[in-house]
Amino acid sequence: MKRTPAQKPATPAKPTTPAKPTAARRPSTAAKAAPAAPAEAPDVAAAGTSAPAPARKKPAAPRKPAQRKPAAKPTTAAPPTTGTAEGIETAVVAAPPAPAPAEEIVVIPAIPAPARPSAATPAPRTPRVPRTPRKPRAAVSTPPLVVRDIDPDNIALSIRGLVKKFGSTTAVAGIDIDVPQGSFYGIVGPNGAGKTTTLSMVTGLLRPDGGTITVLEQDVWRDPVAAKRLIGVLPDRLRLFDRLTGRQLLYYSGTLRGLDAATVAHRSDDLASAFGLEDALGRLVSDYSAGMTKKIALACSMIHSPRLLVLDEPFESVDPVSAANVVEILEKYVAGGGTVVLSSHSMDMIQRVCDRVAIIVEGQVLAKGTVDEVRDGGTLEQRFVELAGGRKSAEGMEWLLSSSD
Ligand SMILES: Nc1ncnc2c1ncn2[C@@H]1O[C@H](COP(=O)(O)OP(=O)(O)OP(=O)(O)O)[C@@H](O)[C@H]1O
Repeated sequence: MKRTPAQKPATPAKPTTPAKPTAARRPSTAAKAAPAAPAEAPDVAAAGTSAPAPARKKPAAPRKPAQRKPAAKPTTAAPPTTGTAEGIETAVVAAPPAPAPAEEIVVIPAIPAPARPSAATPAPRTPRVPRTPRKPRAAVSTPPLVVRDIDPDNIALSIRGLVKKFGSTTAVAGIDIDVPQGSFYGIVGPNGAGKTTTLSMVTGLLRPDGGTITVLEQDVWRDPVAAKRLIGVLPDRLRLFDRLTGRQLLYYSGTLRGLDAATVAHRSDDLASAFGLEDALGRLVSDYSAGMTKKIALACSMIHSPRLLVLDEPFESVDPVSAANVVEILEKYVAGGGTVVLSSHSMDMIQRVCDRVAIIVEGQVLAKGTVDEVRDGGTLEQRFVELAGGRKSAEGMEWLLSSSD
């Protein structure tokens, strides 16, 4: 390439002679003039602002992308990613730390051009960017709706094309969800998204306008009796026979499910102990607190050892210690082959507890998959807020700050 006078280095530098950096040094020629010494590469990367090694004093000039040489060194290419959050983590963890071959130095600093030091000011060198291999861009792009294949022979709950309208309101607008057996599946969505309507149809409490629901190969609406035997339900806005004591309510739930009295008594004791309700079993449920009511209802939903538990807001009103107990019980249940589908507004809880999640907005599933796939490297809450349309502004509420006296 023809070199113009302006491109020549101000000071002819010998490549092998150490020299202090100067403000007048023209970075654009450095890369070509001086092959860097491999042994010094780690020092620069680690020290950041310390005196640079002689052969690499000149920062690589801002280059056009076409001038980079990423393909020239196949052994330094970033590892392939899967396009999932796990893939990203793998790429970061597996990325080789320094030392990197010195030739990479001319490739890596693809950062905006540093401000030119003025001739009057002795310019401190701009700290180098740590020489971490760049992540492939594709790995951080917005993911598509995640639908990872699930083994069709291992599905506890299959929802297909589910639709429900209330007058002119479409509460559920064509939902497809597959819940694998032995999974902890979270359903999240903003208020009015259609979660309760969906779960009510799944458990045979509300007839769908369209679509099918299959629980372990039993069609919920063609053969509701067979399907309901397999399901335990904690409904929203639950109405219990609260003039019964806790023990009576458990007895009623167990015998309604066909259990004999001895089995019900035995399981009632176990459940009361697990939920911390031993002392409350003799009291009327109407006298229970909201959290205790939730727990006795949860116990009732489990007494017949269902294969699928469908829980609408199981942690609502439940204190943190009791919630941890409930989680432990559910985790044991899942470890034993049971399947849990729950709705919750606690993103933190869902992220910690569930292995899969679906985000429903306006009656449609906007994302589903493993929790890691859906959250895509951020938190589930961030993903939820993003898909739910972001947060609402409090603008226009200034009147709230002024007294109306
Ligand atoms: N029985 C009903 N009659 C009329 N509209 C209903 C009925 N039940 C639900 N809806 C409407 O259907 C939509 C979905 O309600 P749903 O209760 O399923 O939402 P959700 O996701 O469970 O909300 P939340 O998180 O507030 O509990 C809402 O617009 C609601 O007003």
